[in-house]
Amino acid sequence: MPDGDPGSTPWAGPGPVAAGEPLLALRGLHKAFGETEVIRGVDLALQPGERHALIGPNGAGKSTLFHLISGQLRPSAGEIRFAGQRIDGWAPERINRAGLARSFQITNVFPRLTVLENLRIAVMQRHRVQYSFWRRLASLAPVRRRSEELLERVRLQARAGSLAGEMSYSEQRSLELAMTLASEPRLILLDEPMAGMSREETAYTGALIREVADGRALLLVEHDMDVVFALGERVSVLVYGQLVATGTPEEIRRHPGVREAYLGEEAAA
Ligand SMILES: Nc1ncnc2c1ncn2[C@@H]1O[C@H](COP(=O)(O)OP(=O)(O)OP(=O)(O)O)[C@@H](O)[C@H]1O
Repeated sequence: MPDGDPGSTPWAGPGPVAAGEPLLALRGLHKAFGETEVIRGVDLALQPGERHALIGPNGAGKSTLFHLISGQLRPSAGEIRFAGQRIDGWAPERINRAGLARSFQITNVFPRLTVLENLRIAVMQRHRVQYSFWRRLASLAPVRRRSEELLERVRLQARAGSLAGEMSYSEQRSLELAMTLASEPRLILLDEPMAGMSREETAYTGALIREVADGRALLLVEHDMDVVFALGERVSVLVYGQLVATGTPEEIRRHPGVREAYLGEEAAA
């Protein structure tokens, strides 16, 4: 049975973060695959509500870092703290329940279900409702209310009855974002949210991400520098498994090492 009213149940992970404490803290993080060290001593702290962008050349280790934070991979050394608790070694589902959600492009979307059905499943998963209860519980007012609220949040009301798989890529991305929000995360990890989008879709999705992430922390990997500098309040640069700089977009633009190693003369101009 659902553990409470999904329409009003607040986030239910570890307790509140103490004043001044980071929401996410990586300390001395390492990851090796056999002999190859891919993450080589990363320290990073994210404050509650902070939007942080992670950039770096191909193969720098950005995806590996995301896998470590979300629990898909275990670090070889170092620690990961979320809301004051050590989460390295936890299963991905446990990390998700603690309030850390990772958005996987559109792979969580069920293409043969409608938009509203997708959202109902996401809301019910959050509240541990068994799939076998689905039909009966789908009509429950709190689940419906919460699903409709999420639908509005990503402006897909007009698409409620559309099959998810028949929508445009950016609409599916919006749906996926709403499904991520169903777990009321305090930190959202977004992996290349604008990949495969047109300029217009990128602008629309950027504004949507900014809006729905309000009050939550965001860690985003993105190759589009316009998006990085527009969305990130702070930016970190990962090169060969090490952070070579962390700062405001302005500081990162001016940073000589970053200009040389990554941005190139054009972006630095
Ligand atoms: N499971 C694995 N086993 C062995 N090597 C791996 C594994 N996963 C990643 N790597 C290696 O780790 C390095 C970093 O990969 P990763 O995908 O984290 O980089 P990235 O910064 O996300 O790159 P991109 O921007 O191209 O997505 C690469 O050299 C990759 O080949």
